[in-house]
Amino acid sequence: MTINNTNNAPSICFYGAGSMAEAIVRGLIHRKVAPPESITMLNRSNQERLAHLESAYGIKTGRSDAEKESSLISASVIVLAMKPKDAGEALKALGPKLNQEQLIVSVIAGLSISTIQALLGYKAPIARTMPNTSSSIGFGATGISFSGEVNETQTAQVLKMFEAVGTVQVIPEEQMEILTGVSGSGPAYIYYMMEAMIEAGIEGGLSVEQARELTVQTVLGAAAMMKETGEEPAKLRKDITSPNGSTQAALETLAAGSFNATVKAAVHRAAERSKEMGEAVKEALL
Ligand SMILES: NC(=O)C1=CN([C@@H]2O[C@H](COP(=O)(O)OP(=O)(O)OC[C@H]3O[C@@H](n4cnc5c(N)ncnc54)[C@H](O)[C@@H]3O)[C@@H](O)[C@H]2O)C=CC1
Ligand SMILES: O=C(O)[C@@H]1CCC=N1
Repeated sequence: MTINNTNNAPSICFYGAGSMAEAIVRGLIHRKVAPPESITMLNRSNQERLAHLESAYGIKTGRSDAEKESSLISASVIVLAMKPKDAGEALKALGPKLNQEQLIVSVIAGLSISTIQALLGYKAPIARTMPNTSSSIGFGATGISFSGEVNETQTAQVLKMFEAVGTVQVIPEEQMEILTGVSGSGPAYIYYMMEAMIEAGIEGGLSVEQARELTVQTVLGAAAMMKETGEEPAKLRKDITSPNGSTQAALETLAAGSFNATVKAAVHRAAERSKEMGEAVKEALL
């Protein structure tokens, strides 16, 4: 189902055309949630990248400063998708050009609703979100917090946008950092582990293709098992672990390397770093 029909679909302007913006746009278009002609993507200067996005997705791009400005002013939804370090200057310049009805959807790690509003210079309706790159294939996991200014129609639009590209959790804003540590950055930890599993498989004599295929299917199967059985991961782990068997030996090796504590520390550090990035924008520009 589209957010609206093609004739009155809200125009969505992605301010920042990097990997996260592309992941969401790809998901929105593949899932037919928003027609390509309702989407505009802007970046700072990389015209080649914009040409690629136009031809890959049929979306519009704003190339000149005048086009960028008119895309931002006319959009009913503006998705802030630049890096935190670039957000301060961009939002300060943007604020005076917008009107109070335009919905701001931020995917920027660490940047709080109050900082975004302070930078824009007015109490804009803000949906602060934290998606992940799996949104591009409809398997995203997104946290969303709404500011008090967001109306019911806008809330429904944002939920529809992100539910179309994966699962959504609406959370209080103070939980956004830990959610970033779990699911925003999370795919990277899984890929890191998969890289190690593939390398070990190759070291042991498997071909690159075999090691890759076996690793991918193992991770996919483990995630699907958890989802479909509803079992706790500890129970599923124990089902695999024969007394004194190979799995036990492997898990002991992981425990000796403080696997559990290291993963938890990584999640908490990501959360802390997210907060630090938001604070840095606030301190530098407010
Ligand atoms: N990559 C990921 O897995 C996730 C990223 N995020 C958030 O998404 C945001 C973007 O991250 P990525 O897509 O990875 O970064 P990226 O570096 O791939 O893309 C950033 C884009 O912003 C553009 N940009 C920067 N300043 C600009 C300006 N003044 N005007 C117009 N465009 C400007 C750049 O040209 C680039 O297209 C970050 O704030 C990050 O915290 C959130 C969740 C997951
Ligand atoms: O690394 C980052 O800062 C962003 C936020 C979550 C995933 N990538």
